Amino acid sequence: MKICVGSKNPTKVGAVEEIFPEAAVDFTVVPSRVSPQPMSDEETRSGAINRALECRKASPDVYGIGLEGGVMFIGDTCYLCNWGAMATPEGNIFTASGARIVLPEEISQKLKDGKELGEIMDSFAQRKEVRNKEGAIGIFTNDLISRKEMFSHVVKLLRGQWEYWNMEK
Ligand SMILES: O=P(O)(O)OP(=O)(O)OP(=O)(O)OC[C@H]1O[C@@H](n2cnc3c(O)ncnc32)[C@H](O)[C@@H]1O
Ligand SMILES: [Mg+2]
Repeated sequence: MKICVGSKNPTKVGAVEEIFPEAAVDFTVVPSRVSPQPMSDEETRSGAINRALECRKASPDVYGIGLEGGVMFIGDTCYLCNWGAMATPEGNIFTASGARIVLPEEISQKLKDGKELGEIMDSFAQRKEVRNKEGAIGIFTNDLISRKEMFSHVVKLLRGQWEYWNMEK
């Protein structure tokens, strides 16, 4: 099985390698065709699907996986959200979302001002490359859940659905 992941972010590639240990996992940077900082479930999900479809074009037998991070609002409350999509050579698309946690008002205000969560988190946590490491989810869960762990769960949900629909019934 050949998989292409639409990102070079190690939390995303690492999650796919963990959940598909038997696969040959490659990655390529592809456009998400949504804003650099998606601000809704719809937009974040679209980014994941666009990345998966773009990767799938690599060759006829390749599975494309797109993972996209964003935020979404329920009323005034801002949540971290993440979506994944898997595009198969047969033309199916599986989607799944990840765990959500509330982001503090201080962070959501900066997002509304047009900043990207990646850069906001680095200055908030006084760390570098949070997006490639523990992620906002790691910072705000006291490092109990890392960004890679959260994406692993999303990829597991994709794999599970793909397996279910491919079973002999
Ligand atoms: O190279 P790509 O694959 O684009 O990886 P990325 O880190 O930019 O991640 P996304 O595009 O999926 O996420 C959109 C934005 O939200 C940021 N982001 C999303 N989730 C995050 C998290 O848990 N921690 C830090 N930044 C996060 C991210 O850095 C971007 O600025
Ligand atoms: Mg990005």
